[in-house]
Amino acid sequence: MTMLEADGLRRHFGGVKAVDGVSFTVGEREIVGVIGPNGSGKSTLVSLLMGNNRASGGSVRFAGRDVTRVAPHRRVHLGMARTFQETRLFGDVDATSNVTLAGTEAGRGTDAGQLATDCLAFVGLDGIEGAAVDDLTHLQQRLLMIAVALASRPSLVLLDEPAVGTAGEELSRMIDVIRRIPAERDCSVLLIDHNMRLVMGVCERLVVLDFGKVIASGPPAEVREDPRVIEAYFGAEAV
Ligand SMILES: Nc1ncnc2c1ncn2[C@@H]1O[C@H](COP(=O)(O)OP(=O)(O)OP(=O)(O)O)[C@@H](O)[C@H]1O
Repeated sequence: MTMLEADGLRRHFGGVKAVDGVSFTVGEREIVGVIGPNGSGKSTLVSLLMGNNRASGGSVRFAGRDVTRVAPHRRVHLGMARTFQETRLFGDVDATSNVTLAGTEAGRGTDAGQLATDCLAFVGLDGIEGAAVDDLTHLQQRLLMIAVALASRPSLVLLDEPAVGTAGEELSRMIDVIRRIPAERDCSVLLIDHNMRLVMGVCERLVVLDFGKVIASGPPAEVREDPRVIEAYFGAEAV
């Protein structure tokens, strides 16, 4: 089954065509990456897919249903979730409360406590359940945001630059967690990131944006060799 389908999606800000006729799909339990240079429209695309921003045209289908005009919280109830580029957590309460709140808000209240324990263990944060968020390391906060997104038991999660600010061993931990999401959480992943090690390490397919348009898509090894992608990233002289 196709979990997510963007069809001719557009968002214009005055004369700026931030997202300009973007179409792609994400299959069941698939990990698809969206990459592109700064300002190519990645964050705007995530906002359109999740309903945080209104499309100027085109449509979004989730699990066969047209959700283009559906409010973000309703999309969460239907099984979509997202993380944000910047850290968005309740800093003055503990890690467990952050995850429990997300589960409760999504209508998973009956077993939100158990679900929180389970989600924290999934991202490798068991043992820090009672720690205040402000006392966590940067990596722990990034992993906690994924646990929060998974607390609504989504069947599709949009990860907006989840590994920002991580490298080396920390990045390896993040890669391991994202790779395990489809099989262990029965959930598809749309991963938006600049980090080539991350997207090459986890994605089955890539969609490349430039100036709001899809300029290439396919398996990572193919996309990496595509002259249009090399030009978009490194300039015409690099091709
Ligand atoms: N609210 C807005 N009003 C006007 N222009 C906007 C708005 N949001 C985004 N843009 C413009 O749309 C284009 C795409 O921006 P967007 O943030 O989606 O790109 P991005 O690929 O996520 O960039 P980055 O990698 O730097 O996060 C840019 O030219 C940006 O300046």
